Amino acid sequence: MEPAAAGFIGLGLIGGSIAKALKKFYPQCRIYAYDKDELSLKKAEEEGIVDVICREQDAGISECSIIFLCAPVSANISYLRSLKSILRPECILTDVGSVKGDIHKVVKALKLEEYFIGGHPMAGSEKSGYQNSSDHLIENAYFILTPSEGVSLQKISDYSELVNSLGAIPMILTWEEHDYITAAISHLPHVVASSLVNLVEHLDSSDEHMKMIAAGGFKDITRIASSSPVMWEQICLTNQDNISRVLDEYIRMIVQAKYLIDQGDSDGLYQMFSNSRDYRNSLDSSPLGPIKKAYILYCDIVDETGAIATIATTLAMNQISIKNIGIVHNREFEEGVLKIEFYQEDAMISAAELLRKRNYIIYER
Ligand SMILES: NC(=O)c1ccc[n+]([C@@H]2O[C@H](COP(=O)([O-])OP(=O)(O)OC[C@H]3O[C@@H](n4cnc5c(N)ncnc54)[C@H](O)[C@@H]3O)[C@@H](O)[C@H]2O)c1
Ligand SMILES: O=C(O)C(=O)C[C@]1(C(=O)O)C=C[C@@H](O)C=C1
Repeated sequence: MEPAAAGFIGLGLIGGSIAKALKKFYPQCRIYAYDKDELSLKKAEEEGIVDVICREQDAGISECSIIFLCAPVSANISYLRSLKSILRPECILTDVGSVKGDIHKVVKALKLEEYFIGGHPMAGSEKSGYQNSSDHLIENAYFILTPSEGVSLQKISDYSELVNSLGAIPMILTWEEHDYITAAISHLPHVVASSLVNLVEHLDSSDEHMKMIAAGGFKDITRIASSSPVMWEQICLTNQDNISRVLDEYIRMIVQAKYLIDQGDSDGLYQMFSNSRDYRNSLDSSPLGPIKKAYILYCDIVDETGAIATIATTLAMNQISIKNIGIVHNREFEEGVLKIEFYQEDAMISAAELLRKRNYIIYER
């Protein structure tokens, strides 16, 4: 599917990232967008990402062969009724919401099933807004599709192909499977991170020593506690039953961990940490289908003119070829870091050694 025109309602972190990826891979694709934040739309137009700025409920969006709803979950649902009267038969209507049940139910009630395929890129950030979007946010990420019962196979395969061509990995699930799985691997972790941060604030003394010395462990497990409260409030309220169900299981495990600690059960504690270490370590080596392995290093650099050039020259002088280099401000890193991609593993290992010798801080992921 080569979309001639794509529409966006909501052009924040995810909408902006998909629009940028579309423009990168299909420069001729005309992008129509509406967002209640006019400044973001203006910026996107100036950057050449948006071709047509739409008004709210603009019938012009019916020109598009695919329309992405990328506002918060309940706002996406509120647009379905007005879109119904303007959709062309060949249009694919999709969303990127983190919860799928509610929107599928309204799609069914409004008889929009022939158009609708739910979508959810499993990539994101604790940052929000168009200004934090990037053309590679969804690269190599699973992109879940939850087709409606009444949508044609042709539309499902066109949308899968499009997702694939943007560098993401399409995976088809029912919305019920989606909402249960994401409750465990995305929604519960956000609830845990948020309550952990609130706990430490509550336990800390007035001199705030806990806050002051909190190091890698606390920061790693709580990065996502900085995410948008509006978005997470909506996710919790629209996937209530599933989150509550996995939260029950989690509470049971926490109580079990407390019991092991109270009992001084060294075997039990060892088993708990050893099991989690093995499972966590297996995440990165799980098969990633058609994606080629990427050889990437991340390097902390001082943000000043010439810093990137110094590294590139150092590597070139040691016959190490770089495939790609650039600053990233996404997911894992609080501040921007330099991402360097190599063609081969050997080159990545030699580069890491060389840069560490020169006192650069290197992260391998
Ligand atoms: N942030 C993530 O990590 C992530 C990942 C995958 C999916 N999602 C889902 O993507 C959707 C958007 O999240 P985001 O992270 O891009 O949020 P965001 O805040 O960066 O972007 C949302 C955009 O929608 C606009 N908006 C809000 N209400 C609107 C309305 N009524 N009409 C039109 N525009 C409106 C906002 O101005 C903003 O530009 C959510 O449904 C979220 O569940 C988020
Ligand atoms: O990386 C992050 O900051 C995210 O929280 C991304 C994340 C997640 O992994 O839970 C958040 C919500 C989504 O719907 C999909 C992805």
